[in-house]
Amino acid sequence: MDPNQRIARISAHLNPPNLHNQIADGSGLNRVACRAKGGSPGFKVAILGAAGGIGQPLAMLMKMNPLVSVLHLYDVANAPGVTADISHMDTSAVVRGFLGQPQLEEALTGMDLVIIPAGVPRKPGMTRDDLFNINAGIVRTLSEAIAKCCPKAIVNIISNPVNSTVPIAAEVFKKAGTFDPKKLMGVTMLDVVRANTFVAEVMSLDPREVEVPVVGGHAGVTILPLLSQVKPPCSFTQKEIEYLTDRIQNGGTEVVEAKAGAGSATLSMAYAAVEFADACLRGLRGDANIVECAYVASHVTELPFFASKVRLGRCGIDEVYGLGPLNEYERMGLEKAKKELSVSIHKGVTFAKK
Ligand SMILES: NC(=O)C1=CN([C@@H]2O[C@H](COP(=O)(O)OP(=O)(O)OC[C@H]3O[C@@H](n4cnc5c(N)ncnc54)[C@H](O)[C@@H]3O)[C@@H](O)[C@H]2O)C=CC1
Ligand SMILES: O=C([O-])CC(=O)C(=O)O
Repeated sequence: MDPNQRIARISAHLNPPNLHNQIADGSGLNRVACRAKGGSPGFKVAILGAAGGIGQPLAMLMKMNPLVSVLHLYDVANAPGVTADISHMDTSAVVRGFLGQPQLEEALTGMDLVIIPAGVPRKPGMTRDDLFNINAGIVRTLSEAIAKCCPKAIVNIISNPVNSTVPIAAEVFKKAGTFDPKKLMGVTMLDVVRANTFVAEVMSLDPREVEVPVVGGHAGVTILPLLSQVKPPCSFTQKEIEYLTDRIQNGGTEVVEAKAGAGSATLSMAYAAVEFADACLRGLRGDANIVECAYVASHVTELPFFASKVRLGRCGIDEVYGLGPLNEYERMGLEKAKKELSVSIHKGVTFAKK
């Protein structure tokens, strides 16, 4: 390459004309076009809130996922830096950054999966519901853009309060005529990840071999671990059940307090979000028997949304599983969970209908 071309190329790299990592090389091609022409198989994934505490490690882990061919990183701040940084990883996904509302539609167009960790996190003393006033509006705006630009995408909602933000997104999609209950999922995977870890600690097991179904929702008593259904089968004392239930329900608060004002779980959340997103992508690819817990539109109880095991497939959720046999302790927990969930769902729906 002649030196002038090389200098132009380096300078384009350091001062990209836009955020899309497209570097002019004088040939009329750019890196993105070259990759696209290569026809790399895989799915297109957007992360909304990609520059945040969850968004950054989530973006890094999704860039490492071989099922992802294109990764769009959208945020209202710092998207260029995160995009430049992650785009240097030598994995196959092509990364593009999008900054602020004017670029939101471009970020979403053509996506197969949209993951939303946008919004404010808790500080000590707050409940997840205290985030409603800010995050409800953020999720509504982002959902409106999804309905317009990628109405068939699977949507994974992480932003809290999940118990209300998922009903908000559903209501926005209904208004737009695009609601498909198979495609909208609140991410409750961190509750499962924590439950597996804490049960493994108590029982001296390898956490990778433990499976705890966690149903209900994603806040306090709505988080209902079904310890009677743990795999491998475990027999717990009542004291262990109470300790584990309390620790799983308050795992988020444990992290919020430990971070002492610097936010809530980000790294374990990114890990959990990637596990869940990967399951969605494997389902889309047609893999069989992909079962995870998620907060979804549901007929499992009288509530319109509920977290339970779901089977993921080519169209999103292929099947929502019932709760299975519950013991007396779990039945009491279920009643408490439903009472609180019903209020949170109603709050979300009312907000979105306004
Ligand atoms: N579902 C779950 O299990 C969990 C949920 N969360 C929730 O995830 C959310 C994000 O948490 P963190 O990443 O720690 O917060 P953070 O404050 O570190 O990051 C949030 C990001 O969202 C961006 N953002 C704000 N408004 C936006 C908009 N309108 N469009 C796009 N991006 C926007 C911010 O610029 C920031 O980069 C919080 O609501 C938190 O409560 C956190 C942990 C677990
Ligand atoms: O506790 C929070 O605010 C964040 C969260 O949802 C979790 O860590 O489970």
